Amino acid sequence: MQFPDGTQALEDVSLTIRQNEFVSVVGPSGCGKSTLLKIASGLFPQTSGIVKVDREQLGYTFQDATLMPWRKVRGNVELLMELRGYSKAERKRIALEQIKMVGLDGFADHYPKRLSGGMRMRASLARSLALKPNVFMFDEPFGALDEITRERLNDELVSLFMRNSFTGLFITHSIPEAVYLSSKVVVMSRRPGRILKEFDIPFAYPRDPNLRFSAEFAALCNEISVSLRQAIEQ
Ligand SMILES: Nc1ncnc2c1ncn2[C@@H]1O[C@H](COP(=O)(O)OP(=O)(O)OP(=O)(O)O)[C@@H](O)[C@H]1O
Repeated sequence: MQFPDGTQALEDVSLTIRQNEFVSVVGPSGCGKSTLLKIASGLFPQTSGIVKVDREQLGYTFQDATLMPWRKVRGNVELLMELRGYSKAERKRIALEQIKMVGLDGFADHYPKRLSGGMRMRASLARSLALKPNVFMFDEPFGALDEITRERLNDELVSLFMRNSFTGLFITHSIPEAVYLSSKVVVMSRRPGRILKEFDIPFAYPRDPNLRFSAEFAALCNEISVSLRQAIEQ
């Protein structure tokens, strides 16, 4: 991927994600992770190479929750369904179902400004989940949250992944988050981003929250951290 100003963002990236895999990408700041996600989701086209993604039912969450402040939670969750022409009754039914699923029961009639950052992100997840995505892309959705809220949302995302069975592509700066969520973690090089290394994550789903305190988890995080440090220093 080369931007019009000549910035070479990605080079020789080769990545295969199978159905129902959950793949996280970590890499130095500015290495091209968001660019990779935007190309994969079709937000903009690559300048060379081939990208094949089943985008028929694509979910996407951004770094911030991107809710409309003048719409209540339910109105926000209904937004994408509205754009797709779902009937009013169907929108309402699905929105209330998803609001419950992400743990926002009782907040359907609240405006975003009355929600915490974690709750806003849950509403944003509910909005994407309403379309039943079979491919779901996440651009560092929990980066701005405190550690405890982030871990809780990671637990919830794993259970959403179990219940909804989508294919996930997740960008993060947090190695523990990547390992906890994923079946595979990919380390990218500095810009122009290349895939330096892929790590298969051997832990079974659903993930036990205590996994985070196990020696195996720590050892794997450490291995990925060494690889990331090499990527930064290269
Ligand atoms: N529209 C654009 N035009 C020119 N350069 C761009 C454009 N968008 C991104 N870039 C550059 O491409 C590179 C990759 O950006 P990208 O946002 O994909 O990195 P990232 O790995 O997601 O960064 P971070 O971890 O800091 O979020 C950066 O050097 C960025 O400045």
